[in-house]
Amino acid sequence: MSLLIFILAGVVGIILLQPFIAYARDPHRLRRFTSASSLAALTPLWLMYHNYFGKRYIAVDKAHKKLGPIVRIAPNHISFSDPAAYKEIYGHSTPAIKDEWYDNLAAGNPSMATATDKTVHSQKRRNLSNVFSPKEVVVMEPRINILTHKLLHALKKKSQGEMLSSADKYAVVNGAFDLRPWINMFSFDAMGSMCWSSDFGFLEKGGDSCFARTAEGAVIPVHAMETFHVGVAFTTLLAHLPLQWYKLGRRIFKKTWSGQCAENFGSMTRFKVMERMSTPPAGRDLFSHFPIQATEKRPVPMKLPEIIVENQVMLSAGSDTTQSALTYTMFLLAANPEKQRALREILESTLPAEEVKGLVASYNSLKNIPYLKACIDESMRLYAPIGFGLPRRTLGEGATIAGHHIPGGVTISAPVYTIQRNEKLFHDASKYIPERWLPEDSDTTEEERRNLKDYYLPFSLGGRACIGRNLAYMQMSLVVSAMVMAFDWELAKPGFEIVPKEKFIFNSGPLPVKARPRVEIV
Ligand code: HEM
Repeated sequence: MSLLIFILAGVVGIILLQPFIAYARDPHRLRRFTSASSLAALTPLWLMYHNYFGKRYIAVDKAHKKLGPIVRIAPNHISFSDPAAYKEIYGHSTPAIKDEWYDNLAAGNPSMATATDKTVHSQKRRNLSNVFSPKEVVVMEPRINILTHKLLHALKKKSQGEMLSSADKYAVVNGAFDLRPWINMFSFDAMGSMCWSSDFGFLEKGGDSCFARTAEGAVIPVHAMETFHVGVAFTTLLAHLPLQWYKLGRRIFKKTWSGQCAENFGSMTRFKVMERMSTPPAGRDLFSHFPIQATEKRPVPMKLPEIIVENQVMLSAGSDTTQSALTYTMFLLAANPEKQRALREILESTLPAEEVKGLVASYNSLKNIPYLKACIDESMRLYAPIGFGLPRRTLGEGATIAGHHIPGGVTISAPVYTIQRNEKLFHDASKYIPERWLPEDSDTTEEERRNLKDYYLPFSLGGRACIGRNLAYMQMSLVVSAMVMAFDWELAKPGFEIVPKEKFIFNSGPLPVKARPRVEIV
């Protein structure tokens, strides 16, 4: 017995000592960099703790402000807040690849977004390039137009204190309601419609219940928003652990609510993909470009697990980012009535009269209105939908970042939240000033204009930059302009501050607002 206790104590001792041994050995010479805390130098728990509470962005930001532009935020992870380092880490000529964190997220079935191997990624990007071609923005616009009308209709009901159906659980209290779930339901419906010609019907019923098909073929009811947000928070948190621990964690927590949500989001996509494959629509949608049939040029068609994971990425990368950008933009416009009025006046005086009357204008007209883009870009500068330092891994000989040689096998990143709020790059960097984006603005220097070009990075840079940005701008332009022309927006409580809750995406807490219809909305 005492021998068993002795052995067990030895094993526990070795596990506990291991971080200290690794720290002392310091194979990558990372002790030369200041640590965000002593815990950060020893275990990934410092980062995971802040990730768990949705506050990683602010913890890393504070660490840089206190300790300088290079900070060790995990035993093998160095964060760089020097703006020039961003290009070195993510630009086209970067020697780094996506970190093992993405391998964990991929769980053995990589997508275009999670593939770490450069050859696998290029192959995937080539296979799916037609899905994201500029032509598709034009083809998809009518679907977004219809859904924007549905969003306006739902918001009209909420502004009048009404419920959409028995599925609508979003109460209106003293004339105020939470705008966030409505934008989120729009973004799910938008991706459903564009990807598979079948939206989820969320905006019509005012609720997010839908179906998921498990890997075993069972069809189960789920709530899309909760499934996605809880599932993503769970996987992105666990993915900080080394691969074996990650796998163990997934197994241990499989039956918990978070583990189930992580599984169910994949199952939601499986349901939609199977439905789309069994009943192809008459018209073209994004799925039409998936290489699911053998052709002369591509004799081996894409297999079902890959089809599902690529569609899952489109649903997650495409809906939650847009949702986040739209929520913060509407928050900032409601909090800054003078900017809201200026945008409305510009829209109504610039757009053709019939487009103003119709409320949902054409992207062709909207993309020529710089102030609209300025309002959206300034919101994404302050609240980038993906604001944390996306982890990359140095290879072989390593890389020189911000003048420091980083050996191969080290995780490096640069936090967009911190860079985009850098006072040295942008005047009044924490303030919402869409005017800084306009060429005629006299408060913006030539240097700041260059910085806006070089260090505005919500879509990242290089070979792994966002492939869906054109689709995103089309959606955001239609929705923001329609909401501003249709309603006067006001925060439910003056001075209310939105509370960011970062998961993978820079989500937020509730956004209680009051909306006064300005015109007849049908
Ligand atoms: C405001 C909206 C959006 C923002 C801010 C945004 C931002 C980003 C960022 C920062 C990345 C790089 C992620 C990384 O390195 O891990 C990315 C990648 C990606 N995004 Fe977006 N995105 C948006 C909308 C969309 C939409 C609408 C779609 C699809 C319809 C989409 C599809 C993708 C895909 C497939 C990738 C992976 C690209 C690759 O690795 O080659 N995104 N996005």
